[in-house]
Amino acid sequence: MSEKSLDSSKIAVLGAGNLGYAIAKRLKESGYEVIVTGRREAVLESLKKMGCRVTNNRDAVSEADFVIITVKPKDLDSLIDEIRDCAEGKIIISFVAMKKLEDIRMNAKIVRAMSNILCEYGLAFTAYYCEFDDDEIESILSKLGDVYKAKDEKEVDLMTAFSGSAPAFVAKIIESFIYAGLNSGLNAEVSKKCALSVFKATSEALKTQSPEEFIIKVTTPAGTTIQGLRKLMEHRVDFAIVDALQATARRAMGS
Ligand SMILES: NC(=O)C1=CN([C@@H]2O[C@H](COP(=O)(O)OP(=O)(O)OC[C@H]3O[C@@H](n4cnc5c(N)ncnc54)[C@H](O)[C@@H]3O)[C@@H](O)[C@H]2O)C=CC1
Ligand SMILES: O=C(O)[C@@H]1CCC=N1
Repeated sequence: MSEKSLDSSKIAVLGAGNLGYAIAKRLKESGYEVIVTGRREAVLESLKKMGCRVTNNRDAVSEADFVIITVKPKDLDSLIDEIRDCAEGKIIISFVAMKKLEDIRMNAKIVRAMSNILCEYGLAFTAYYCEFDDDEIESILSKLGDVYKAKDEKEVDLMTAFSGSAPAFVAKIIESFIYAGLNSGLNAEVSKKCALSVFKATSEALKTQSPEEFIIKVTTPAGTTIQGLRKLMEHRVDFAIVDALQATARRAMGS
């Protein structure tokens, strides 16, 4: 699975948990030399088996060309205090939600980024913002999937909802499809397989047409689909989704 990269940059991932594991695994598979730190033994052991080097935060930062931070927001300040004097001049990419550039005060080049857990498969949508130029940042982030250079920091905060949290919302909707299948007498395995197929293929189809055009093609006048669409409208599913993303974005912006 390992694809050879010409890149010789060393990347440190500080705080290998859910997101850090996914990023470290993907970057390792993409050919980078990856150094990881963390507190979850099973995660560290698994990354070690893939060829990542496990060490402490200060060694990782001293050795690396790029430092990725994936600790929880509550753990960021103490991590910054710990690495401050070895981070001088390094490029630090923070994926920590709700923490602004001004919260990451170090004598280093700081990048704000937001991605999602799908980076494990190279299928994430990653937004980043920084106030300096460095082509390699985009090159590293592109290994995680699609990349978007944000116009300002606010866009990165918004992406916490639209990229970071969104896979959980999609999984919640797919879970409801599975319950609906069970409720109608389909078994869970068949319901899940069908739901995954429909979500994947619909995403593909919508690359070249608008959702509206697509819905009209599927919906026969006085047929079956319109009955389901009426129920979705009755339950105001569109409002529920807008509300969910807005509430998430508000929290990401600090309220
Ligand atoms: N989980 C997700 O899908 C996403 C998470 N994020 C952001 O990524 C960050 C991490 O989230 P998760 O991976 O879910 O959290 P997590 O809790 O699974 O991972 C963080 C890891 O950092 C470790 N840690 C804490 N302090 C440390 C320190 N000083 N040195 C080394 N390791 C330390 C913890 O033990 C933990 O294992 C958060 O700031 C979150 O906002 C962003 C987008 C998506
Ligand atoms: O729930 C959270 O706060 C983090 C940020 C985006 C996804 N997980």
